[in-house]
Amino acid sequence: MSVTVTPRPTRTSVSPADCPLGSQGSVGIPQVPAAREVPASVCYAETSPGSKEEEEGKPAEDDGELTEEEVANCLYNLGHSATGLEYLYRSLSAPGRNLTGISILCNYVHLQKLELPYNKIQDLSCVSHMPYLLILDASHNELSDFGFHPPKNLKDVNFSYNRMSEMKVLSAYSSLSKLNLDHNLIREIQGLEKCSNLTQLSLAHNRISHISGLENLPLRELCLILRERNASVENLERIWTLQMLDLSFNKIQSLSGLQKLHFLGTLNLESNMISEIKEATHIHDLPLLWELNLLRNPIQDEADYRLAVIFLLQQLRALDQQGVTIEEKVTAVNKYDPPPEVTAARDHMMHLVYQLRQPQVIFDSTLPSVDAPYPMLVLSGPQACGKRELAHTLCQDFSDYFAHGTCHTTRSPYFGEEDGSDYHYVSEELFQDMIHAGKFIQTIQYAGHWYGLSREAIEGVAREGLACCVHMELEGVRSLKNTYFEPRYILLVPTDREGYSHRLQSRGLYTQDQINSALSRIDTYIRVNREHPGYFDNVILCDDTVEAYKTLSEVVREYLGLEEQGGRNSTRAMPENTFTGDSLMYERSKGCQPPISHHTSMTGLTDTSGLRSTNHYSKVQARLTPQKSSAEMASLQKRQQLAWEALSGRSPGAYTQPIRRVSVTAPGAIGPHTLQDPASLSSMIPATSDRPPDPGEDSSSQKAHATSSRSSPQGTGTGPDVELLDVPGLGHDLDRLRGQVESYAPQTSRPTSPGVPPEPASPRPGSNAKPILPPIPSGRKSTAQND
Ligand SMILES: Nc1ncnc2c1ncn2[C@@H]1O[C@H](COP(=O)(O)OP(=O)(O)OP(=O)(O)O)[C@@H](O)[C@H]1O
Repeated sequence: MSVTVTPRPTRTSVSPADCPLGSQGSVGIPQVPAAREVPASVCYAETSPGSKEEEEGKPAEDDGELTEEEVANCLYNLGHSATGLEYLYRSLSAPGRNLTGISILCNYVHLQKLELPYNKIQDLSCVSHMPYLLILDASHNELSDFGFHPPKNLKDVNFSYNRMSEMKVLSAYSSLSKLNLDHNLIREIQGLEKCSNLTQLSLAHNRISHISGLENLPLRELCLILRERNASVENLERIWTLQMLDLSFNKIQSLSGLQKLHFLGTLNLESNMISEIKEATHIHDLPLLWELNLLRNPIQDEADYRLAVIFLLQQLRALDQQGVTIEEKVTAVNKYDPPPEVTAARDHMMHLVYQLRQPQVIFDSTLPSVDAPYPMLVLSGPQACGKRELAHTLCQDFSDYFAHGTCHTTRSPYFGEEDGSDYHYVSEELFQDMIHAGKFIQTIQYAGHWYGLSREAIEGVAREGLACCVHMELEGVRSLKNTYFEPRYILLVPTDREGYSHRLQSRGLYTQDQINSALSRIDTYIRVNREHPGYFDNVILCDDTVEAYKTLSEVVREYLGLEEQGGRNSTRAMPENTFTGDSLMYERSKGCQPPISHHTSMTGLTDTSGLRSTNHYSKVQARLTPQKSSAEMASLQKRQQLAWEALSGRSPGAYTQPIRRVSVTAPGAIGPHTLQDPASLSSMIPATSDRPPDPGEDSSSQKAHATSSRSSPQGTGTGPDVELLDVPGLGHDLDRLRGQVESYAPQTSRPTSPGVPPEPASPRPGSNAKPILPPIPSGRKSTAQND
């Protein structure tokens, strides 16, 4: 808070000297005429005097003594006296006149404002005669002490740029609210104890080495420059009323001591020695801090300094004299404490991009129908809640439907764990290589280790014609929800915290911190489930693993449409037409909601809206999907046309291949669930007699050709994964295709002719009873390998 001398504005109004009342009537003594004698048109009040000498730069009298004539020129602000009885000039301004003596002012007892900067005054005793004085500016003089008996109402004193070496006891200055003592020779802060109204104090550029004597003052603004090299701000903590603190040009290294200044709004720390970002944590909890200046501190050289400080001090509106934007705040948060959704989106983006490095092939998990996503089951819940055991048991008991999708991890195997079954245990280096090679669908870092679900883990299961069952933490679920997969998510959550904690402890694998963290995550899971209805398709309490499994298998049977068949391990054929869905997703698309287990509706865990099996999230997404544009419609038509041509043998277009996948699909494996409306597919296949192959077309031209330009991006994770590739040796086989359509037609709701027996069931055991099975033929395995 150093003193700046602002040039006096050019005066356009009439000076008191020019006043029709003459200088005699303008002095601050009682000869002033009554107010009624002043013509209303003369407006002197609030005008600055700006004497002629000052305007013309005329030097003051040689002896430096203020004369009456000069006083007359320096008076301004005509108005009522403080008593209200007289009409007079209330202010005097005589800056830069080389004045040394101002004793004449003893007569001007009614002055309320006295400005005498830039003179050579050493004695201000005349001020003792001005009982109404409110504002005194005696900066840039030669004062060595206050030297006057303070007027009772004196509020604002500026003694900057003088020669004061000590502060006298200012207990008599009871009204003082603003005191500027910058640029003096003061060594110690003292004498202010009784200034109970002092709100603004400036003591910059003195010889003060430490902060003291400011306790209990109602200071709102404080400017301090200390002499001490290792200046600390510790003693400021008791001045809790501070709103503006200027500590610029010190050697401050730490901000410790400012954390209790809860009213602080502006903090100027320019040109100090603050070098570490972590210092900002000391002022992190100051809710009103909106302006901070750290210019010319070593901290500016820190990487991402600005974002880091903005992150730590999100209440800031200006940093280093530059406004803080919303974008900066969001960027800072996303950088240093990204919300889980952002982390998941980043994970998904990363794998999506890296997947482009993988051969673009038709995945084994790609189903012929865009509406039938590959069926997956994801068990989620806090660590060691039993989901891994449940997943394995489920895959064993429902081995005709599910297989375990084994994740990769960089942690080493626990006793009894099996590589390839529990996890694929890999080194950190290999894991990173796999990420960069685009092998993963999602990854997370948990408890210092990496975990990842690889594309191959899913494809390996899909290749067997089974649905994939995996277990993962919430972060993995978030990431997976960004992909085109549409699994059923089952939340397994313990409610008996003691039991859960005991289970964790008895494993003997985790530190207390890890156990506490796992315990705290129970609430996270419950909160997510409560706040995002439909996020999980089912919730199962897993305090008792046996009970949990019972419920889980019931839920799964309901998914599979096996609930009417009783036995847990049933692989018996489904009654025809009782479940027309071809996958979990189909059931979902019908809006079916498996009954909510009694577990899920238990106390306070969640409301039932959060437990619906229908994937609310997917529905909302679908609703938000905009209508198809004309370009998209045209593209669709074009694709249909291509498909038609390919089917009719006219062209061996890239669309041959996806269709051909159907042609090589084992009929039984496709089942009624493969295509929701076989009739529609049938209608796509021309009768051979209707549309014979073009005579000029040889068989080689019917080979499917994959071109990258025709590859669907969906296969890389953005949508239904239809990928195009070249499969040598596979030609059109419309007859086979038609045969398949016909073979599974009786299993669907398509009306059949009375008396016509249904086609024999697939030779694959149990295949006609698996509406959930993905329509991936067992023979597909070798095809994919060839690919
Ligand atoms: N790909 C993945 N994505 C997200 N989470 C995963 C993934 N793979 C494993 N996890 C989860 O990471 C957590 C730690 O797994 P880990 O196997 O090390 O612990 P655990 O004590 O054996 O837990 P659990 O018995 O629940 O599997 C588990 O909750 C596990 O389900």
